[in-house]
Amino acid sequence: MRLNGEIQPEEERKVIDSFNSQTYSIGIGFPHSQSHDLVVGYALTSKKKKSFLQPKLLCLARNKGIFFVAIDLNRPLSEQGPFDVVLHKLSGKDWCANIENFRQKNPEVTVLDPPFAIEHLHNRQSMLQDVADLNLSDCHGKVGVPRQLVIKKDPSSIPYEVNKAGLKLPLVAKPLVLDGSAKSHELFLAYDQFSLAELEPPLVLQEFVNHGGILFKVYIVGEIIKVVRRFSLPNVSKRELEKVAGVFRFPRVSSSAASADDADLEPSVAEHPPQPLLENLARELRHRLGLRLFNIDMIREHGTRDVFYVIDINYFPGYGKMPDYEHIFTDFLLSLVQSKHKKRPAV
Ligand SMILES: Nc1ncnc2c1ncn2[C@@H]1O[C@H](COP(=O)(O)OP(=O)(O)OP(=O)(O)O)[C@@H](O)[C@H]1O
Ligand SMILES: O=P(O)(O)O[C@H]1[C@H](OP(=O)(O)O)[C@@H](OP(=O)(O)O)[C@@H](O)[C@@H](O)[C@@H]1OP(=O)(O)O
Ligand SMILES: [Mg+2]
Ligand SMILES: [Mg+2]
Repeated sequence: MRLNGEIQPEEERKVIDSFNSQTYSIGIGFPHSQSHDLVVGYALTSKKKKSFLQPKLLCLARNKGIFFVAIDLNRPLSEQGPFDVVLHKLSGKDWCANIENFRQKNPEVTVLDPPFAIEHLHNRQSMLQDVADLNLSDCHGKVGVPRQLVIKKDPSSIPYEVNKAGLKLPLVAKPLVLDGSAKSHELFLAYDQFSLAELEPPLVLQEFVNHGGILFKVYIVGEIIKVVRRFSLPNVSKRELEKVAGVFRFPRVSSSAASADDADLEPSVAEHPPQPLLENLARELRHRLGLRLFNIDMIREHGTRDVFYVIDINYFPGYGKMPDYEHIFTDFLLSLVQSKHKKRPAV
């Protein structure tokens, strides 16, 4: 049943879309004229628009006075807006230079996030460096990164390099550079080091850590942390390692993995990482990476209670899959402006 005057989510999307196109075609009715409104310009891929700008987010945002406006990539950024916040996830050097230039010329606009900080996550070696430097170990547990080796060129040198570095099998091979393509998410599990010579560098070879087939996705939105469980690759037993040889290809393990939040799991595997540990880790990474929107893939070493590894960090991940994301995200956007007002000197 539909209540009188109730806006249906699909209609809301149309309203916002038509609002967006009007803003650009005739340039009137820009919500910024109402001082309490918040205008968020966005530059996102169509895949991201679909998963992030869901009707439930748009509806709630509108009720809170937040308007999402599409950035027109064919027009100079300086001619668009005014924006309070810019959200972006697009690849390419031109876009990076463009948004960095805009950021420097418009310090009053909150650009989420600085392109050079995002760039740091586009390489699987630099991505985990801050976690490795942290060496986080407190009374709530220990967080590290799996031992890894970067192979830049010659694949025939892999068996020698793996031996020299003393890496233990099995190894996960991941493309070194992330460019948003499906290929950069392709992953290989190698049971012997000789088969790795078949792969195409540049690669990161990472020790596979048995973790009971469950992964924790730790979503960060500013100060907020939300953890979900996902199914992951199963443990590899010593017996299996002795019997099996070769490399096995997994096209896209992480994003295709089902949620394990409601699965009936062994408590020692299912238990979330301790909250104080996550808070420490998130706080440190927010500062060191200079990012506010990212997620961390974390696994617990099987057979331990409190030994964790960070295996991946993603910028502006699939928040649409985070429970309650519409409330968390809109509150976050509002908090950005509130903190800006607080910082403004009194006149
Ligand atoms: N060192 C490891 N030990 C055990 N399992 C691993 C390891 N590295 C990766 N995995 C498994 O492979 C999956 C994909 O790896 P990873 O998260 O690094 O790739 P990705 O393509 O960046 O994923 P995403 O879609 O999250 O960006 C992980 O979610 C996990 O299930
Ligand atoms: O596809 P989804 O919306 O789920 O988001 C995924 C996101 O894809 P998109 O930004 O192109 O949308 C990926 O980004 P790229 O590395 O490919 O740039 C990466 O961040 C994944 O980890 C996200 O999945 P999650 O980790 O949250 O499950
Ligand atoms: Mg991942
Ligand atoms: Mg990733």
